[in-house]
Amino acid sequence: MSKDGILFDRVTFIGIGLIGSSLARSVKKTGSAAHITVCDINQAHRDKAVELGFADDASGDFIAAVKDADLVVICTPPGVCGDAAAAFAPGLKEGAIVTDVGSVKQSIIHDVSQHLPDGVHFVPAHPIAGTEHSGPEAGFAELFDGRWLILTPPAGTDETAIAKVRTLWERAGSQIEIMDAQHHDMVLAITSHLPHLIAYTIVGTADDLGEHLKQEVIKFSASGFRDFTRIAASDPVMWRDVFLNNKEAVLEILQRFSEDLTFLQRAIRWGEGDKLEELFSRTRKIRREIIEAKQA
Ligand SMILES: NC(=O)c1ccc[n+]([C@@H]2O[C@H](COP(=O)([O-])OP(=O)(O)OC[C@H]3O[C@@H](n4cnc5c(N)ncnc54)[C@H](O)[C@@H]3O)[C@@H](O)[C@H]2O)c1
Ligand SMILES: O=C(O)C(=O)C[C@]1(C(=O)O)C=C[C@H](O)C=C1
Repeated sequence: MSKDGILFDRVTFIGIGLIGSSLARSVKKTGSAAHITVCDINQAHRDKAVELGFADDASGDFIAAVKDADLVVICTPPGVCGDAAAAFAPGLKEGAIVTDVGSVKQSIIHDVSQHLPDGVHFVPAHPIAGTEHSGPEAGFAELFDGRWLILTPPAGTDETAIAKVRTLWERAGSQIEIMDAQHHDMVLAITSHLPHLIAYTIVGTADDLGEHLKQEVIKFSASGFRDFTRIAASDPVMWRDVFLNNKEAVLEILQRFSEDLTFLQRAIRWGEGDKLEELFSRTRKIRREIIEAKQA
């Protein structure tokens, strides 16, 4: 498939926040679409997308927004992808490709697929890149450069549709991996969802401390805590939806985590320094491996 030039005549983004606007900027920059339309329930976001120049037009009408679209990219919070699909599905043309960027895959596949008419191809996707910021002004075209993009197409998904979505992301600089949706949800539960839950917990614990101590937590914030506050500043709606929609995998990983935490608690209580040192050496090695894989 061609690595430059127009890949889709018309692309429509449903939801134009951090991820939607980053991909729209990349699509504009690489010339992958002749025309970009955005649809968002927030009028200020629609206006901003046109003002910033990565959208050619904007609409609050879901059906009108996808009319003649060759590709529709759902970039809403995970919990409303199905509602959005229900709203735009009647406007889709035969042969259109629908994709998404949601952080959970099984629930979105379930919620979206049921609304799509025959003859429309759904290629679920998830970029492993983001920030703690939200909205169309927070996006940037380079966000996906050198990052992984996971595709989770159900068995039988049209191969040409998969290849076109793959090319779109390759042009954004992503490396592509194809994975089963259930496996995706388990892997992301450990690499992304649990870290966010831990960050929310730590910062919440600090916040629950008395007012006096809280001031000191902010004043003397050490870099470890500071790093957690960045993650804990992530979008509350998106992350509420992630935990509610990847419940099983998150609860399973959380159980394993609590057991490991209890192990550390015991090691500290009984002065078992060898156990602490052995674990901390293993985890330091993982950090080095992530740096070597250029994912730090
Ligand atoms: N933030 C990240 O780090 C990150 C990384 C990878 C994937 N994702 C996924 O990307 C998706 C979008 O996240 P984001 O960070 O861009 O969020 P965001 O809050 O920046 O943007 C979401 C946009 O969707 C709009 N919206 C909300 N409900 C809508 C609806 N029913 N119909 C149309 N528009 C609606 C909002 O107005 C907003 O403009 C989520 O599914 C998330 O799981 C996020
Ligand atoms: O860098 C960040 O701020 C992120 O949290 C990005 C991050 C993650 O790495 O966990 C968050 C959610 C995703 O779906 C993908 C990426």
